[in-house]
Amino acid sequence: MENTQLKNKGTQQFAPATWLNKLLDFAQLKDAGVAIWKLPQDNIIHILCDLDGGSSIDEVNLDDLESGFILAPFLAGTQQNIHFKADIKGYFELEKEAKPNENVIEISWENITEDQEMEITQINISRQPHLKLKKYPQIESTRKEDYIKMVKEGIAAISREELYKIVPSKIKCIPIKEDLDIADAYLRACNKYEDAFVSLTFSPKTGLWMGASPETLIEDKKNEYFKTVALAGTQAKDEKSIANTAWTQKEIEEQAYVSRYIINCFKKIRLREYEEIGPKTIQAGNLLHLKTSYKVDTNTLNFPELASVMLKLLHPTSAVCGMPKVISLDFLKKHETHERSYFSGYLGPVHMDQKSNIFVNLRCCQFSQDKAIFYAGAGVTEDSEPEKEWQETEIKCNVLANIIFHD
Ligand SMILES: C=C(O[C@@H]1C=C(C(=O)O)C=C[C@H]1O)C(=O)O
Repeated sequence: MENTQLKNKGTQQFAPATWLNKLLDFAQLKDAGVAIWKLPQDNIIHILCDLDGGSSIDEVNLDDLESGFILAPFLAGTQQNIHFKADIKGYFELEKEAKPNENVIEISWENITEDQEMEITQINISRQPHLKLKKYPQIESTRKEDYIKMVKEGIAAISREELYKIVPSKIKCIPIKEDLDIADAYLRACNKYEDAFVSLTFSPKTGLWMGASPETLIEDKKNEYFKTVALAGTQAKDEKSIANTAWTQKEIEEQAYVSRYIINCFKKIRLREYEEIGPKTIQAGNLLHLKTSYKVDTNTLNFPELASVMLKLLHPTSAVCGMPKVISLDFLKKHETHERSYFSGYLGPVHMDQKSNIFVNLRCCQFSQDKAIFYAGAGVTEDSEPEKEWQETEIKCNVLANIIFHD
């Protein structure tokens, strides 16, 4: 007889990377969906598995979603919005500086049957490649000259006053070896990017994605607060302290467009009571950005659907799309030759312990059978220098590429 007894204390011990690789294999074997994530400034790795592979949602209404994990593309219609419910749920603590393949751990299961745990633990991950991913032969790296041309066309459209800002993106493909240890790379990214939302998601519908995002789209704690941020402007971190970082007019303006966009979203719903902090310089890996934070006290505000409404209004923000939104989307549809897929979409846990933490899917890559596909964009304004924007996208791709291929 099937043993469906629920358990909450793990009995099996493996190294953290082994656990995660087994989980990915389990998900693939079962056509299930799995989301693994770590919140900024936290060392808890959360695990969630939807045994039905996640459900497609035409339109995301945050309020209607059950507790789980959401994954949405940049453009609705190109890929599906996918929601994972929490059939299996657990977590473990990532020890600082611990090697992902050493020091065995137990997983603290919140929701799993003994059979399921047994099945996961018995998976043999030694065969290579242990994951069978799709090949995407049609996806190729964006050529530098094509990206530069697109940036120049953006600048020209801004000079003609059709746009204020545009965020052209590119893709960069790097071949991967069959024996690449994806969970090990993921856990090293978790260790390195303490301030990021570091995620690893897999489902038959979405494929395998990894990300280390610095950008909150929505943080919502029921009846307490709602938060969002305007993040833009990028420079490489050098030896100067953050307090001594200087920003050019171009970067200040670029970020101010995002702030203005968020304030306009608040205006649309006649929300006047919000706290605005910044812009401040923040560090995201080896990069610095300008960030303004917005916080609404939802304890006193009688507006329970605020997060749901704001999610629809905000995405995609002018941090990843441009300003004005509709004209920018047209520009990107016309000039970008690749699909953004889930890059610059959003993802994160929803309604978990009364909280939703949704992030913009940045500094991310998708894995295919033979290559990792990195995505990055850069905010272009009238004063942009195309070569510098290209360099910025290179550095952004390297946030994960350096971890996956070097460290
Ligand atoms: C588009 C990306 O990042 C966004 C664009 C930024 C910019 O243009 O300076 C900075 C942070 C993000 O809001 C990306 O990482 O690919």
